[in-house]
Amino acid sequence: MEDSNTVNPFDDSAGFPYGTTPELDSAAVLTVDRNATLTLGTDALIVLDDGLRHRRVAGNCCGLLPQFSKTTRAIPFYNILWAELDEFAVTVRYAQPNGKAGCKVGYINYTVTDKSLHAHAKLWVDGLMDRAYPSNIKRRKRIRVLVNPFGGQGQAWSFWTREAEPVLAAARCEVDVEKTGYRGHATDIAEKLDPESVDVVACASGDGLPHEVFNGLAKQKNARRALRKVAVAQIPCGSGNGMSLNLNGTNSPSLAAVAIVKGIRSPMDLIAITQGHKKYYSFMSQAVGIIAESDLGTESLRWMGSFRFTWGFLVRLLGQTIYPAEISLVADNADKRSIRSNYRHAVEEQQAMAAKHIPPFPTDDSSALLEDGETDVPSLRYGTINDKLPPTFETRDNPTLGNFYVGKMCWMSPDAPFFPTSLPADGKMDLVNISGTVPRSTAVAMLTSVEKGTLMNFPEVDYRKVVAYRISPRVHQSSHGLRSRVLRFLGGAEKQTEGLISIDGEKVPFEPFQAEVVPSLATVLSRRGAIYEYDMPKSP
Ligand SMILES: Nc1ncnc2c1ncn2[C@@H]1O[C@H](COP(=O)(O)OP(=O)(O)OP(=O)(O)O)[C@@H](O)[C@H]1O
Repeated sequence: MEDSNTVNPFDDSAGFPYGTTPELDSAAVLTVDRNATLTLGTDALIVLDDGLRHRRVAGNCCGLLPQFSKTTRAIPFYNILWAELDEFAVTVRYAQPNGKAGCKVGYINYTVTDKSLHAHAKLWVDGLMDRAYPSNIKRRKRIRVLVNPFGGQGQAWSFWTREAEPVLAAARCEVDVEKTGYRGHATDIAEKLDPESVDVVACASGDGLPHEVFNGLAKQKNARRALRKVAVAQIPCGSGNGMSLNLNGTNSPSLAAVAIVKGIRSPMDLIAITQGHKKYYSFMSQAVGIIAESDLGTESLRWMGSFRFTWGFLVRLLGQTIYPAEISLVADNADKRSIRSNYRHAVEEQQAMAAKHIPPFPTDDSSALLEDGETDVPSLRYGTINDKLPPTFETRDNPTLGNFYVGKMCWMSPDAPFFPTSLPADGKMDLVNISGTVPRSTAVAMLTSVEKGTLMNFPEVDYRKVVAYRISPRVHQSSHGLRSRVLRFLGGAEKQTEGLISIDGEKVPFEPFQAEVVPSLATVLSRRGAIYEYDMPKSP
């Protein structure tokens, strides 16, 4: 037997004690050379091999180390990328944890010595592949990879080649790679893409490229079909990797590649934005106030690295900075308790479906597409920013607004599950609205609560589900005073001449805009079905 690595992180601590053999279904067991056995367990491939023990013991220091090294290892089915039988050789390639950084491709290779077992071995390998790829997961996905060569301070290409590509290759995905050559290139590529020719567009980038790809697909002649057929995914290689945190559950390019290989096609709502005469889609967030300012308005603090956001945020928070705006909403639910309980219910439902391998929507069968026969994106239910505000909107002036933040995903950065009740396809956005005048001590407590997902529990936090809103921000009248100037200097915004609005992390004009949810318009890949990678605290 060969193994790619002598250190085995898959030692099964709960495995069979040395010298014992449990009762097993004989169809699940394959006996291979050197008396080793490969067994299809409940959740993992179990390798029982005396050779594993001997190899370890050989390195034993003068017999001082214990002699009972394990002879078993368990490789979770999720980690198995491919298995094959070539004549009598069985090879299994799998994602092998590689420290904190992610994973690398490992393999085991055994020979079936008893020639009469060939037919059994074939069935066994098929059985392993069925467990590695249950019916809700497509094998050998056809993936168009777009790499932003400037993403992640220029490291995206090397992340892709070193970490992600080997995983996709081991899983036998059909991969077609292209570097983006200019801003907007990913939109152009997605607009021209033949939806029949690929299953996934994977962006080795930050959140900028997925934003462009959704919008490119939405420009196709048969946009709804393109958005339904082609799943958009992210291999996290940028400075903001929200999409991967939410859907792949990781910031690591190699682990994200595994999540894409094993990803379940799932629907996701998009947010239609109209501003001026422009219309486009947002998939993650929109911010006016402290978040947008700390993210986009701290350019002169770039020397601080990623700490600039925290610093910029604290300066504005402690300075009780306000960002006045008029906000009109079509609210769906403003009761936090019921929002939480609806969320828990939806999660249970999705988990039950995933356990039975029921896909959130039919795999990729075009006959199941778009029952209503519509081809273009749905028309806006609430009109555009240039239309008269429909009477369904409730309007409130917010002269002391501190933070207006709307999310269509849960995690906004690795430690910030800002929108804990966000669901990919509930047809709603999660909205956080906080006054800039809350006492400083409360504001600091709020800041520390974000990490725990409990920000919404504060009575001062207006947290609701909405289906549409319009926001008209104004320049704060006292923003020219000395205090304001000092705060702007400390916060890294001394050269800033106007307010900032961030949509999916990118700056857009400081002008009124309107947003509405377009339910299940897009398709993504997720690990758990139509829920994000977040476990809500049990209470409250
Ligand atoms: N070759 C290119 N030259 C210039 N800009 C590009 C190129 N390729 C992509 N871009 C643009 O870079 C922007 C940021 O992309 P992305 O989110 O992938 O990276 P990032 O590292 O997270 O960067 P940022 O911090 O600027 O968001 C996108 O708007 C995209 O259009």
